[in-house]
Amino acid sequence: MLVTLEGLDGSGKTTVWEALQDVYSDAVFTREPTSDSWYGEAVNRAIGDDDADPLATLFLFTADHADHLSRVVRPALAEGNLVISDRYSDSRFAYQAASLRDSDLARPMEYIMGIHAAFSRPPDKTIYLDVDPETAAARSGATNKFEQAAYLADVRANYERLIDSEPERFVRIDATQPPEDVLGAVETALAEILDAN
Ligand SMILES: Nc1ncnc2c1ncn2[C@@H]1O[C@H](COP(=O)(O)OP(=O)(O)OP(=O)(O)O)[C@@H](O)[C@H]1O
Ligand SMILES: Cc1cn([C@H]2C[C@H](O)[C@@H](COP(=O)(O)O)O2)c(=O)[nH]c1=O
Repeated sequence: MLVTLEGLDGSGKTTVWEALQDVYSDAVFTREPTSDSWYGEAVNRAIGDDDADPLATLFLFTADHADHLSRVVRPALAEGNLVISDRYSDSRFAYQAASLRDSDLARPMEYIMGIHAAFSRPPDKTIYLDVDPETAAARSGATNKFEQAAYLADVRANYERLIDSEPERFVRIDATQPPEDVLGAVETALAEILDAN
């Protein structure tokens, strides 16, 4: 089973993802962008480059996803493991659709989803850590172009579209709560998800 953690920068995904590793010690914990491949390194260069072309950036993230799928996610699922990924395809649908909002693409999110449909493996469940853009930007330190409140407001609107279109896949958690309460809510949600499968 593939469970993903999604949300704005600073929503607390990585804090939760690290804490879950103590509870689900048999699961495979992974993340996007990947941190152990040259594809991930290329993505991180694009994140740090204010002038990086948004369409080229989409394809770098998507290349990293393809490598992540073939090297980590599909083999782990084939062996029957629970896979928990800190960010996954919804990050592309939310972030790159916001970056490409004013591009020549008529419907950026649909375009990005179409690229993924040809080869990706959708998550079974997605835990969405919901936080307002101002809190997200403040927590993340607003150190790069993605961590700005105005941009994150567009990203959040895109996440809302995704949740509206697939409400059964998403579990929304109020991520403005203290960290221990967020973790407790995620653990409860994950236990229910696993019980139902
Ligand atoms: N519930 C919370 N309340 C207050 N601060 C929090 C909470 N969760 C995490 N933080 C703090 O916010 C910062 C960002 O947390 P974290 O790295 O887990 O977020 P993230 O969603 O993984 O961000 P990014 O996507 O940018 O990597 C850290 O300093 C962390 O300690
Ligand atoms: C996977 C993915 C990520 N991003 C953005 C979101 C963050 O601002 C950075 C890095 O992610 P991290 O969780 O802070 O390490 O990249 C994106 O725009 N598109 C994606 O597909």
